[in-house]
Amino acid sequence: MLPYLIRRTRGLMTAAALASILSGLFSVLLIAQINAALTSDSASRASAAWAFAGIAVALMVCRMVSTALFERLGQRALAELRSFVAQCVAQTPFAQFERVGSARIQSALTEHSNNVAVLFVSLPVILTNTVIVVGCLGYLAMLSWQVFLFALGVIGLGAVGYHLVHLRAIHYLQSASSEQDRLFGHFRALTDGAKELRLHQRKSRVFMDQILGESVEGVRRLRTYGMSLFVISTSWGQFLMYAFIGLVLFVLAGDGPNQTQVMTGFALVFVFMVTPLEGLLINIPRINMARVAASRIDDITREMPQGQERQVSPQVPALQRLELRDVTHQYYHEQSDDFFELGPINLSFTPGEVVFLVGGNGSGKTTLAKVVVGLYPPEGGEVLLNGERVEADGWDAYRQLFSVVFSDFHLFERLLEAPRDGLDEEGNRLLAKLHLQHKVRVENGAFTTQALSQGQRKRLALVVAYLEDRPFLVFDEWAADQDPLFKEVFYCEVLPELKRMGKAVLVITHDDRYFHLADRLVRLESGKLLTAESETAEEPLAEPSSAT
Ligand SMILES: Nc1ncnc2c1ncn2[C@@H]1O[C@H](COP(=O)(O)OP(=O)(O)OP(=O)(O)O)[C@@H](O)[C@H]1O
Repeated sequence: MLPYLIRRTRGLMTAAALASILSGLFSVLLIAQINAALTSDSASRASAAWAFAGIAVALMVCRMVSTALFERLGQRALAELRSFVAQCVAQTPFAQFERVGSARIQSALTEHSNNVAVLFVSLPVILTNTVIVVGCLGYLAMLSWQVFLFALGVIGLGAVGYHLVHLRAIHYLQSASSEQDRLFGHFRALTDGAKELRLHQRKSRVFMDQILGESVEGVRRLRTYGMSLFVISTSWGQFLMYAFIGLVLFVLAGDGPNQTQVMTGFALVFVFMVTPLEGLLINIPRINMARVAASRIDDITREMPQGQERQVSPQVPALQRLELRDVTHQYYHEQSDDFFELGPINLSFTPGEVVFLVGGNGSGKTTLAKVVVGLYPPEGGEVLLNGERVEADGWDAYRQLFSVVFSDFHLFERLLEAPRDGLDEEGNRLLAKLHLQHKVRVENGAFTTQALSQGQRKRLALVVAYLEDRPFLVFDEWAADQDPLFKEVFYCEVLPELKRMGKAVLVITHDDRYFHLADRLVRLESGKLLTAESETAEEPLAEPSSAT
């Protein structure tokens, strides 16, 4: 992920890095200039003052440029990351999306992305300070090469300790990130379950204390361990620094010629180096935080293969006949280590035919609907569209045949169908037909409100399905939330109208009062079709299609 981001922002990154390096170099020049001024004679003071002023202005400009550019980079990286993850989510096969889970995706889009973006705010500090520390060491080498070698030894020792502690710290930070993914799931339960939590005090207490509370605490504890280890290694680095200063000043600095300038130089450089070194030690952990966050995003996006599903403008064939042959789909349940197996299913659909899919709870009706509409391409068997097998690269086009109102449907704020003339009028006509014209209107391609009852919102979803005008419609227990009057409207007016329009319709229902209205009734039990397309309705809707 990090290399990808760096590649995407290469130009800006190079400019920002250059400005940071220059600002580090000017800082070192400034300190050398100060040291020279302290020991210079009055004749050369005027030229030294001009040089000092020039360097100070250049330093200010470079700092401003590097910080501004890196800030821009940070925002750009955040935007790139969010778009990248969102693209992966949009393009991954639905079954894969379900496996990854929305909590981890939310976590990647928010916290992990933010942590990666913070890296870009830390980078100028790290780069500038690295140049200052290296430059100061170089200046020390010019003053005394023995001290320089000694400094390298101390830095090596510090680096080994620092690295060992860091490995442990990263382990904690990674565990904290995994726990945080779970925490996002609990946050979702906190908002989605707002009603249930308010109604049940004990449930609320257990959830808040034991589930959400422990997860919050887990993230806090693991992050604190990780960050404390960083603090320990930072302090170790600082201690080595002061030990080094002490040794140089009191042990290594002998009595030689030019000793005053050497000693002043050391004192000045050391004091000057402390702040950049601290900045370095404080900001390096942020790189690790960003690395951990980037690797989490990598894990999540790797589980969501991209670009395999979506075609830019798929060729959607006209629907003449759709057939499922020996189709199977399996869910694996990790906790109970067992499977739910749908199929083998043999089933066919033709335009102008209304098929009812019935069966007990958990019998696999919704799963079968998802297979029919191509959200789960079959694991076994095949789907034939107009007699031709749908191949791996054909599923995106295939899915464009369907409009579905799932029982857990989602209504987008805007009507996202291709904008067309008269969309508002058509929408408002349909709203009137579904008796919603006094509650909501379609204006500028959007519903004026969604603050409606569940049954009314489902009617909006039906309006959307009508507007999509696709050849195959699927309703997953659409009528379950409707009052008797609207059940009647749905089964006796809407479905016959769709049939007259030549749509193929699959209706998942428990409304046995209306079973006789289906052209065909298909019954599922424990994932198996009980009636292989045989249970024909006694009194079909109208113009019964020939049995398939
Ligand atoms: N995303 C999923 N991951 C794993 N198992 C699942 C998933 N969705 C459904 N199942 C399992 O598949 C089986 C069939 O579920 P499905 O939702 O298809 O039944 P259904 O007939 O539509 O039930 P209902 O009438 O209650 O809506 C159930 O046992 C369920 O546990």
